[in-house]
Amino acid sequence: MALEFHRIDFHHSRKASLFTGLDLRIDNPATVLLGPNGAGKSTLLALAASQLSPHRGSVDWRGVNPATGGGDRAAYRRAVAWLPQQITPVPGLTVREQVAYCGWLKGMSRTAAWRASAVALARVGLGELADRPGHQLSGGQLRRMGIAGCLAHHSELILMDEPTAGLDPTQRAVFRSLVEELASEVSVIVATHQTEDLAEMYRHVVVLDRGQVRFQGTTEEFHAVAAGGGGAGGTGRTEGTGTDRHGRPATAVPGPGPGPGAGAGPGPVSGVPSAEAAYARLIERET
Ligand SMILES: Nc1ncnc2c1ncn2[C@@H]1O[C@H](COP(=O)(O)OP(=O)(O)OP(=O)(O)O)[C@@H](O)[C@H]1O
Repeated sequence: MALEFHRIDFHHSRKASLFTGLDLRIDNPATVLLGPNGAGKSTLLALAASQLSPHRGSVDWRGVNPATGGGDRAAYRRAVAWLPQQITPVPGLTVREQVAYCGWLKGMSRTAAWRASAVALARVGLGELADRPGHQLSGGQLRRMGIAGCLAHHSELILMDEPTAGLDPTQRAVFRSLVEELASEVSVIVATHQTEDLAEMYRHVVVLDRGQVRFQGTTEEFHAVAAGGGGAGGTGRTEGTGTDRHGRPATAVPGPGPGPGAGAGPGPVSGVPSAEAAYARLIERET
């Protein structure tokens, strides 16, 4: 990968600015995007999926900018797939037809899309349900069908918005192993509130709050925050966590004011630090 946001300004209509000069580079193939309600996760994914356009700044994937024109938008949309929170099956289509339709929409021939749909459905464990009407699928099956649609047209990056919301533990486990497998072939960025499976599923964490990146680093660094490392409420960048391969602080957290993590280095990861605790520290509000 890399997915890059350059100096993004964005606000929803009649709303105050959500992103102002947002710079973010995500170059890990398995990244989770965390943040409280309204932090801007879905909006960031919609910008990344080119469903929304920034008012200023640009987004690119591997150097392709969907706003450039001249075929770049189509190329971008073929490479970057988006799985929104709600997957609504097209009435009257079978599961396989829905998946083939995704491939066709992205420019594949009917024959190629039809063939690819069978492979993709087998990949997500829905081969046996291929002839069933889409509207008969459960919530977890619908999300897997959505992923099959992304795989059918050979996406390079899949953006998933709350893919495990409302799933029971069994379906969550199925989804978890699917994402683990997928991350070896395609890049995935998942926005979620579920932090319990974090370390097993993702290598990289980005925390957003009120349109700002509050943390970016590895899952280990994220857990170090729970174990006493800097982050929440810090007065400046957290020291001592090293830099990423682009030379930026791995936990770049320009904090809102003095807080419990101010000036602290990363604590030792002793026992099993809780992702919930790290998350709570990072989104702690100034009182
Ligand atoms: N279509 C829209 N029109 C107007 N405002 C919107 C729209 N979509 C989102 N917003 C606002 O933008 C802000 C960010 O919303 P967004 O859905 O991106 O956050 P989120 O982090 O995904 O939240 P959640 O975890 O609740 O899904 C919120 O203040 C929200 O009310």
